[in-house]
Formats: sequence, C-alpha cells, structure tokens
Amino acid sequence: MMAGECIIEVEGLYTRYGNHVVHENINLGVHRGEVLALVGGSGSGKTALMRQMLGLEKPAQGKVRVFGLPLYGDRKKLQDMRNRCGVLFQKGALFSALSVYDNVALPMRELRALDEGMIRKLVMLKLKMVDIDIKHATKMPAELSGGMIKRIALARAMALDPELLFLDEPTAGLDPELSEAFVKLIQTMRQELTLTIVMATHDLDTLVALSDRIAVLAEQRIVALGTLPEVLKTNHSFVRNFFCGERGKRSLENHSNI
Ligand SMILES: Nc1ncnc2c1ncn2[C@@H]1O[C@H](COP(=O)(O)OP(=O)(O)OP(=O)(O)O)[C@@H](O)[C@H]1O
Repeated sequence: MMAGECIIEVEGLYTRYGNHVVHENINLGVHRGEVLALVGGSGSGKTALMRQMLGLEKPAQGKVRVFGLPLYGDRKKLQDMRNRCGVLFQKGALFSALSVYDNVALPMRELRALDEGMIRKLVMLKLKMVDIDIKHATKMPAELSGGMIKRIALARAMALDPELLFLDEPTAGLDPELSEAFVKLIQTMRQELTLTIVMATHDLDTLVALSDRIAVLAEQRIVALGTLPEVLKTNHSFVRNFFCGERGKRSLENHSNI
C-alpha cells in the first residue's frame, strides 16, 4: 500500500437501529499514518462507526474497506484484518476476571502461533512500553487505578503490533494530569511505530494534541472533515459550540500552533 493511501474507506454508509437512523450516507477515508478523530454529540454514532470499521457490526447500507479489502465477506479474512488492528474501547477495557498479565497475553494466545516463553517476553515488553512496572503483572483490574487500567488496556490493544488502532474516548474518566500523560504516551508510540489511529473523543485537549484530521458527525452526516483550522472555518452550530465555547477556546489557546 502506498503512503497517503486510504487504509480505511467508508462509502455510502447508512446505520439504522429499527426506526432510529444514526448515519445517512457517510463517506470517509482514513489515510495511512494519520490520527483521525471522530467528534460529535452523544449518540451521534462515533462508536457505531468504529465498530463498523472493525466489521463488528454491519451497516444497513454501504461499503467499508480496510487494508484494501471489503469487510463482511470471508470470516478468515475478517479475522486476519482484526489481527492487524488494536482496539481500546470505552467499555470493558480489561477483562475483570483476568490478571494484568493474562489481559495483555490474551490476544497473543488467541493467535495460537506463539509459545508461552515468547508470550512472556512480549507481555513484559508491552507493559514496559506503557510504563507499567512488571510487579503489577499479577494484579487484578479491580486493584488498579483508572490511569493504570487505560495504560494496560493500551498494552493489550498493542499486543499484536497493530498497524491500525481504534481508541474510543481514550482519556475519558482520567484527571487532567493522567490524561496528559496518556496523550504523551500515544504521541511517543506514534513516533516509534507506524500507526494509523481512529479515535473518538469529547476531550478537546486530547483532540487538539493528537489529531491530524477531524471528522465531525452531526445530523447523521459528516458536517466537517479536515485539519483543525479547516474544521474551525465550518459554520455549523455543533462546531461553533464545541470548539468556540469557553473550554474550547482554552484548549486552542494552550496549543499555540493552531
Ligand atoms: N446495538 C444497538 N442497538 C440499538 N441502538 C444502538 C445500538 N448501538 C448503538 N445504538 C444507538 O445508536 C446511537 C449511536 O450510538 P453510539 O454509541 O455510536 O454513539 P456515540 O456517538 O459513540 O455516543 P457517545 O459519545 O455517547 O459514546 C445511539 O442513539 C445508540 O443508542
């Protein structure tokens, strides 16, 4: 695949749950190596769109291609595609019945291609990458702070060295300091690895710090798509309220490169 090529292509996508229309004719390309942020009000369908990009849900209409291959066909191909993706979703970030070690090892074990010795080495490497001391490896999720859970969930999402990473509200529930540390961690990972990231977030600081482009979902459509300065020029009420309220102005001022 060439640089700049779309790693995800969404074409004419419609989502309906019964009579409830969530998306109407969504068209979107995610470029290799970029961080694309999805923003929109609660219920605007950010998570649903990410689930469809992963083939976890089938749209009512439309096509999704990931790594150049259409989803919703061959199950084996879908699994191969998922093995190239990491996912950090809001709910169920970690399995509560599994230790830190087993949570991170799970995707490796599911591959059925690595022996336990190799898995051990890789788990330690992933924990180190997210700055978690191995002394925590035997702990259960209930014993961990919110910030640690996010980091370990990120280690699990990165378990198979994905090319494509999905982050659903990665900094939700973290205080500003932890949130900033988590953003820095993702920035470092991006510098060291070739990663494409699709991220849904309500948090303006996270959005401004991480995203290369932003897609704004409102009224079932994408009402703005582009870099932050481009999106800011859009005269849509959601964009105005989201970015130009007091909090929005503060976040933008903190990032003087905008
Ligand atoms: N499996 C489902 N069955 C029925 N309705 C659903 C289902 N999944 C999502 N929805 C509805 O679709 C809409 C979009 O949901 P989604 O979770 O994608 O929104 P979101 O933009 O991620 O919201 P939030 O910011 O609150 O997480 C919501 O109204 C939700 O209730």
